[in-house]
Amino acid sequence: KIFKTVIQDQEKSTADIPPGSHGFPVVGETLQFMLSVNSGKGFYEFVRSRRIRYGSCFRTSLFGETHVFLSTTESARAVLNNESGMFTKRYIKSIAALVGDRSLLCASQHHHKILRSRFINLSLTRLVDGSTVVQWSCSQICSRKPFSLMRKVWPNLAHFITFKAMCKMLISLENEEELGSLQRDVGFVCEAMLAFPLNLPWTRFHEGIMARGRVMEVLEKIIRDRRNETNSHNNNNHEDFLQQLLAVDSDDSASSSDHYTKLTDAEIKDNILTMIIAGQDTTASALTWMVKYLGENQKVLNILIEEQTQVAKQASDKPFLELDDLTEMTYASKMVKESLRMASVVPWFPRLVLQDCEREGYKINKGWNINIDARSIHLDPNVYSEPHKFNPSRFDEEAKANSFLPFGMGGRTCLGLNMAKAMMVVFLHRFITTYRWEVVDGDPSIEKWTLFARLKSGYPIRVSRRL
Ligand code: HEM
Repeated sequence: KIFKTVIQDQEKSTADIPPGSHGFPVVGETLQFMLSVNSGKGFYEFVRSRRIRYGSCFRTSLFGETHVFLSTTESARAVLNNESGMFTKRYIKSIAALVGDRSLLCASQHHHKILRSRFINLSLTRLVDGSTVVQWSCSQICSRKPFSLMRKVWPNLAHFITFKAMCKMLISLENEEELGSLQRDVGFVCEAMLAFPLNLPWTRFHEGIMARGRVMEVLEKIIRDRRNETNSHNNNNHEDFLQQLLAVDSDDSASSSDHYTKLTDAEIKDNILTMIIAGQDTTASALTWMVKYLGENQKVLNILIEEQTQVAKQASDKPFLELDDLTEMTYASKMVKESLRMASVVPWFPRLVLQDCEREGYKINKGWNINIDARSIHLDPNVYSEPHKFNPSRFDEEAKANSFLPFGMGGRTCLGLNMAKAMMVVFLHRFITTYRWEVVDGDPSIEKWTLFARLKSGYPIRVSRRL
């Protein structure tokens, strides 16, 4: 009888919470998750297999916490727009130690709003300069050996191009040596974000903390030099993101306004590091997937070659494309959108639940983590017809509401989305109009232990100049 009561109680208490498995005591399903992270199918496989087994809402237990995954457009709208105020980003102490606790990734809701209002113009800042760097870097791809040079899209093309372009747009850093050491240090910080947060001299986490210190020193020096330049009226006309922040802070009319809070140097430094981290691997992964999709879809490539050759002709009297030229690239921008949909570089968006609530008919408890599974929405046949077919023309029509989420949605939408799209479309133009390429290794295995899904092989291609 006691046994029957226990079973009934369990049934009663689990009837209204999402289906799924708690896994083993204490560790939950952490081991299965780690196996996915460490497999050639990538960490999303853990979510995908459960989405198939349990449906559009399921729960699991990872690292001692309950996680719920949701994959309907309605849940995406409710959670990401957060009109109810019931969801927030979780503060993770080890991430704050790496990106800085003034970073908008770690700020309280109130502080985040203030920071975001100051950074929102980022999307409009010096895109032209960034695009120029992308174009210049692309033209260097095989400048030394014009015929059949083997290159890995990741990191040779994608990583270096995006890093350079972002450093130009954010802080006007162009010196190759300084760029190289900054990129190495940012790499250590990114690796530490995935490591166990143990700060002892031989750990990866410690290496990341030390690298963060060096990045802060570089940024401090750049800010100091800028201020000295301004004070000595030796202004070098920097038109980057940093200059924009410093200029507004020294503008008396802006800083005397009621709603204005001057940014501290710590806020500026932490958030420039945040931008680089948030923008680098995401954009470079997206570029790599885009080259892969291009290689697999000859028809799409032919249409693009036609459009881009036309754009190149129209812009032939200019050294570099300008923003006006980008608006002519209608098929290329659909190509970028379709690549972002198919790749879903950031596959899900986590939030912390602040109040007990209900979603998709299930009870969600305060303190749980709720994850919007964007990848699943992007590949849902009820949302996108033939979702596994690569078809840029599907964007001839507007996507359904709340269904196109590569950059998230709501108050946490990606701050670099215009920058990322510009880098992708400009890369596409230069790459297609300047080079031919053939794929050397098309292995679809996913790299282990990365924050964003990318190809293990780095997608090596043999590049030669178009005649
Ligand atoms: C293809 C490239 C990119 C993709 C796919 C991407 C994707 C995303 C997504 C999905 C989010 C929201 C995550 C969430 O809601 O939890 C996000 C946030 C963010 N992204 Fe991007 N991103 C890209 C490029 C960039 C670039 C180039 C920058 C900066 C230069 C950048 C800066 C940021 C920042 C600062 C946030 C945090 C915004 C906040 O919390 O308010 N991203 N990104």
